[in-house]
Amino acid sequence: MADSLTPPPAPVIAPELLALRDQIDALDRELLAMINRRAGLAQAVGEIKKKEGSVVFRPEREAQVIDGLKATNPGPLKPDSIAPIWREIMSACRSLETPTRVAYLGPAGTFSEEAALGYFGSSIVRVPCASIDDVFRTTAAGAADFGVVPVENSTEGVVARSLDIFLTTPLFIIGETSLFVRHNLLRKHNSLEGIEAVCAHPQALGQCHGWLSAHLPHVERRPVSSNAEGARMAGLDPALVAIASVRAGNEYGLHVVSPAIQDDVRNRTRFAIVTDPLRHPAPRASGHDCTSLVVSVANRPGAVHDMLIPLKEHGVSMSRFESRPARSGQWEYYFYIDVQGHPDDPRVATALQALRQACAFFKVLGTYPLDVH
Ligand SMILES: O=C(O)C(=O)C[C@]1(C(=O)O)C=C[C@@H](O)C=C1
Repeated sequence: MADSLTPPPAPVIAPELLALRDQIDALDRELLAMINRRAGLAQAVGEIKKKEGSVVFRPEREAQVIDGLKATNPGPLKPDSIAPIWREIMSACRSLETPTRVAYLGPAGTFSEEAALGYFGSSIVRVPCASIDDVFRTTAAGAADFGVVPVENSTEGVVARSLDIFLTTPLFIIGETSLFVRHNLLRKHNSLEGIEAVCAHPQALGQCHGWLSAHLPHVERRPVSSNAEGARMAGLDPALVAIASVRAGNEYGLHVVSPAIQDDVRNRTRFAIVTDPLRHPAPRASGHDCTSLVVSVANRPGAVHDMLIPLKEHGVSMSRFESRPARSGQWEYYFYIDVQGHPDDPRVATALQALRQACAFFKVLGTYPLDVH
């Protein structure tokens, strides 16, 4: 006889469902065989690249593969499902050619780590770093092949430290990716009582300013080097709470006390993928590309307007224009500009040449395929 300790018997599985599962199993075996054939082809490509001495990771090729599949997807698979599936397949194939070492702001569980995994797939060697400066240093020193750095958030604006380092770094941008950033209040136990401090990266404290002011108005906001570091600290001290991802909460054994506390539900962060141009050439044109620059002009009326005329004249569109003080005390600025297109396109090359002539300082930060979702 059933008692409260005996679980109810599992429902009988309908024969139609079993038949469908058999078909899924057979297809999965076919898919596995096909993915293995694909992996064999990637290995053969890898052998040719080794002989030629050329690099394995080709962001423009990966973007074209995904774009091509999305354009011909007959459904019912949703178009948004294509990119994550094929990124993982290409990540696994790439890892058979060579390991991809990726530096990002750690520790485990940061949004930078999530961006790195989203862009390169999970078959990578993770190189977590203590700061954004360290990501640039580690990549420049060759201890990582690529670095992933945040550049801009839809609520808080630019990530000033990354933009400042771009001025002087020898590294080059070869890709971009962006992430919906959902912040959660995390704690060792599930309560809002007796909290001493909220530990998070200054950007996250800013992105949750409204929620913190409404719910924890008298609690100290303690800036730390990353949200995952805040989660690590909250894991050690029950009086501390963190603002971080659910992944970071799982990593450090924390409860989600309040989910989705960011002020803007569409809160997004954009990341740049950087590498050493001496070890990795710039991507070729993919058909949907972006070129990032930083420039400055003489401090005279109309100089900024004049500088942008070549873009208009050559029909090159600008998708981003950001200014940062030059710290000269003279009200001078650096302008971070993204233009659509690749310098292989003569219109873009001519416009950039004219722009260079109009500027006191001109640096190409990189040219790369636009993010494919
Ligand atoms: O086509 C190549 O060059 C490959 O190395 C193959 C492949 C792939 O799996 O499709 C893998 C790595 C590159 O980044 C691009 C594509």
